[in-house]
Amino acid sequence: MTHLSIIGAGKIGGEVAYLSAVLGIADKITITDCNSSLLHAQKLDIIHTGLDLDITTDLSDLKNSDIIVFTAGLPRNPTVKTRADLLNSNIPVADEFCSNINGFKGIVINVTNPVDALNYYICKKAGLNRRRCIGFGGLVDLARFENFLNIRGFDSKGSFVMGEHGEHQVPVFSDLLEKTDSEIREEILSDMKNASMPVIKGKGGTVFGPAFNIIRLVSAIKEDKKEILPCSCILEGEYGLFNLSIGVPARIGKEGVEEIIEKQLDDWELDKLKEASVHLKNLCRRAEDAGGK
Ligand SMILES: NC(=O)c1ccc[n+]([C@@H]2O[C@H](COP(=O)([O-])OP(=O)(O)OC[C@H]3O[C@@H](n4cnc5c(N)ncnc54)[C@H](O)[C@@H]3O)[C@@H](O)[C@H]2O)c1
Ligand SMILES: O=C(O)C[C@H](O)C(=O)O
Repeated sequence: MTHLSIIGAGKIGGEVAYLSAVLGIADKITITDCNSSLLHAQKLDIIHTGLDLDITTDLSDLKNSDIIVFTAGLPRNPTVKTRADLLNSNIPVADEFCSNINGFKGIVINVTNPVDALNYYICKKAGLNRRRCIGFGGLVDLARFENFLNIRGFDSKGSFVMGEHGEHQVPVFSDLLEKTDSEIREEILSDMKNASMPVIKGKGGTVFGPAFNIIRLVSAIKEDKKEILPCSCILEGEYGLFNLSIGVPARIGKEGVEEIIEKQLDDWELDKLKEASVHLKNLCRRAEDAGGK
């Protein structure tokens, strides 16, 4: 029996709720949103699939969920340059969420941007175990990385993505079969940073790529797969880093982040990881200051 809750019934939350229903990921689904007419419409639309599902919109059900996917808050539009620019808008949304999950013992997957800083913020504010707080973004970054490698004729086997789900992504090239120089690495990194904007411009937001990969993450937890996936995790000394959430390889199972793998990186990757960690430490401090904690 898996009870999945989805906070935010907008583009990404709605798609995750729909996919969870049709793929049979959860026996019970709770969806919530401050926009009650949207919430009602999303619930009805899922009921109209005809699937035999227990679906609720009751906030008091959140605490009893096994997994909560947090997707509420403002998304980027073409005038918002970076995901980090959403921090101040989405802190109050995260605060409201935390106040609704007092005593929650399950796993939170944070999707709302900026993913890394809000994962850290929600974990601290709600007093959760760091192993039960996962920032989502690395899986869709990895799918984009693989695509940019493939269209250039590289075999993407061995590819991975670390760092920020944002401007400071760290694509890991050193495990690829072929060698890559810094020129091609920078070119691919630049493509990765810009990958979502044509989707946002063309259809108002990214949906299929992230939603499919959120379902992969939820399945890894539900089925205790122990898969190593790129996830934003709160570090306490791994990679020599503290007091931040950042994308790393994480073994994901029914307890959440069951292990953080310390990958061997080359000098280019280590430099990028250092830049990402400086940026994210700063963003996590800004989140704490903005939230008054
Ligand atoms: N990590 C990723 O890979 C990824 C992918 C896509 C979107 N996102 C992020 O997810 C978030 C949502 O994106 P979207 O495209 O679904 O946006 P959206 O505007 O379609 O949906 C957001 C929903 O949140 C609701 N909401 C706002 N404040 C709320 C509150 N206080 N309580 C409850 N509900 C509230 C809104 O009513 C809206 O329905 C954004 O921050 C976006 O940047 C992240
Ligand atoms: O790019 C965005 O703002 C949305 C999301 O983080 C994505 O990568 O698809």
